Amino acid sequence: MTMPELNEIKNVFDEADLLFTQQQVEDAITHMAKDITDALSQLNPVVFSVMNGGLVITGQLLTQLTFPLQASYLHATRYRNSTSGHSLEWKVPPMIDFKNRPVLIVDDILDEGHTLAEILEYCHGQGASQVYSAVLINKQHDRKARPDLVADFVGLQIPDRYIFGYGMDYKGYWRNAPGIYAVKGM
Ligand SMILES: O=P(O)(O)OC[C@H]1O[C@H](OP(=O)(O)OP(=O)(O)O)[C@H](O)[C@@H]1O
Ligand SMILES: Nc1nc2[nH]cnc2c(=O)[nH]1
Repeated sequence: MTMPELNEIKNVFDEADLLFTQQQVEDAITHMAKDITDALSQLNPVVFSVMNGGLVITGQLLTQLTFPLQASYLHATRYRNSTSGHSLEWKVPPMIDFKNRPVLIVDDILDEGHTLAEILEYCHGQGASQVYSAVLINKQHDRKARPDLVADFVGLQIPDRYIFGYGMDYKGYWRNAPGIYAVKGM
């Protein structure tokens, strides 16, 4: 990346609106961990992080889930092509067999929900006994893939803005930002 582009990346951080501080996000993750523990601690689940965005939230959740589980990842990325509709590219399918076992899918954000809907459907189709979902962020708008699509465990609600931080990127950058930031003007 050339210097002017890197300057843009730095400016986006400098000008962004901080929606939630690191402390607020950590409190939300702790709250999610308690709810997940209440629901799943006796069930021997398989926990899949959805790469790339799920990396940070999953890492922070896992050490607060002190019960037997197996942790792994899957990599699914949604094409953002305005003419061909919504489709998901599976880069790495789940590599732990979860037939007849409960699954927990962990992702950073539920926006329109096409990503999560397809992953949940896949897990049901592959024979999971139950499929749970956890997202750090739910974006509030009326464009959900299905009107009834909600995650079982949600950390924080945000308005309809483009955000980065805690795993979420701006042009591939700022997944490492220590809070939830909204891009100025988006
Ligand atoms: O609810 P949706 O509108 O389907 O969008 C949510 C998905 O979009 C992002 O992934 P993306 O495909 O950008 O890949 P990334 O995880 O590598 O950032 C995010 O991590 C979610 O998985
Ligand atoms: N970084 C980022 N990724 C997303 N994927 C879907 N919505 C968003 C968003 O607001 N920010």
